[in-house]
Amino acid sequence: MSEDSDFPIDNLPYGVFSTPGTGRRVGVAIGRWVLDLGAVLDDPDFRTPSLNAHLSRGPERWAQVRARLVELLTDERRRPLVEPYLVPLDRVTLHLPFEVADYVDFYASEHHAANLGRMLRPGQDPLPPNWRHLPLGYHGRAGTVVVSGTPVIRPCGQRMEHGAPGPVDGPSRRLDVEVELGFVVGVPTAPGESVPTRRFDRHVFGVVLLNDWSARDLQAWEYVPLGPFLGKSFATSISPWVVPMAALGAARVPGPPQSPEPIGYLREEPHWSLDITFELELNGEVVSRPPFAQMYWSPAQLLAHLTANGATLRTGDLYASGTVSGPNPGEAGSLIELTWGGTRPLRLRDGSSRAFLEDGDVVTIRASAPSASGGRIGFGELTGTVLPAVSRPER
Ligand SMILES: O=C(O)/C=C/C(=O)CC(=O)CC(=O)O
Ligand SMILES: [Ca+2]
Ligand SMILES: [Mg+2]
Repeated sequence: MSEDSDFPIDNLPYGVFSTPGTGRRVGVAIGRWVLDLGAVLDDPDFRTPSLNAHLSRGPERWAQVRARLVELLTDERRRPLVEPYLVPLDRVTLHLPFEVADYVDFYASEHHAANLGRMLRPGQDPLPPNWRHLPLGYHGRAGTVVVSGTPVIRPCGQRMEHGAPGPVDGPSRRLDVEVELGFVVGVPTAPGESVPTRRFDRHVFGVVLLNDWSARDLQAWEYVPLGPFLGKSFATSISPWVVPMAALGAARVPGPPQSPEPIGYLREEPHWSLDITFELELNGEVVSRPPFAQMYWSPAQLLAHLTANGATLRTGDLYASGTVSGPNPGEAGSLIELTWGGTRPLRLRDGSSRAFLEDGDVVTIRASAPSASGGRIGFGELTGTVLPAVSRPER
């Protein structure tokens, strides 16, 4: 039922869906269908319009439900029980899969950090002196995390043009994307508690594709010394399907060497990463293939750092890896890198060229990873169309 799909039986990603005239509920994707968990399982956690109830239950329950779903979907004798609750994917509307509590964005790719350093801080070391000692990050805006398909309105704000006497206000002229992986936290922590790297699996339920839309002109003018603010807070898009960590066992690979050895709470044995390859598409054309495996800081190190000061985790917390950029040409996860600050525009097949995004542009991110049975699983699609700026009323 699931050949040639992003969603074979090894995947079983969770989402929230509705059909015309029915309320939102939780489902899992299998092949070209969504299994309506609210109907097929006798469990109120799935008759809710978000995944949060299930997220909060923890790894034993997550594993039980997954095992039950595999049984329901593979045992021929269960067919009559399951078939009435398989809804064709092309007939459902997919919604934001969980209520986003807090949203944090890291900066874990050495190649991305060094590229941005070279462009934004010429004459200095590409990496700041703290970069190899702790995973840098910033708190983003949870309330503007939107699901795939939601259009993104070009942001307005201040920019400072080179040599100009002062800043101007208006629509961003350097609207960009950032290809990232987002981690979805299930189990909360108590005040003062921190999560050691080895306890990552007790807290993180799964992953989503994430696009951290970024207005580079607003960002360049506002970000010193407090970091990203309005240049990124207008929208962050995530995919509708949360791929469970349980589906990514075969994707675990050794992480890249780290030097110097990280400080105590950031050590992990083994240092691991995920063999996920992304595709960034602009108006239907693949312009980059960023590889996740070489991210310097691992998913578990990011979580250990996020909680190292004793700040609590909440169910629905979302933390992102930071832009995924590999070392080779064609592996960068942002246009600012792919076009080197807009100086080398991309030539598209339709004859047009792009330094940054234009109104009407459609950005799509996909990804795949090895699966338990030797095939591949996908993450579905994360897409968004750029709409023109909304003009600001005069004061
Ligand atoms: O190098 C900088 O000043 C800023 C880089 C970013 O755009 C920050 C960010 O969102 C982190 C990331 O995605 O890796
Ligand atoms: Ca980012
Ligand atoms: Mg953003």
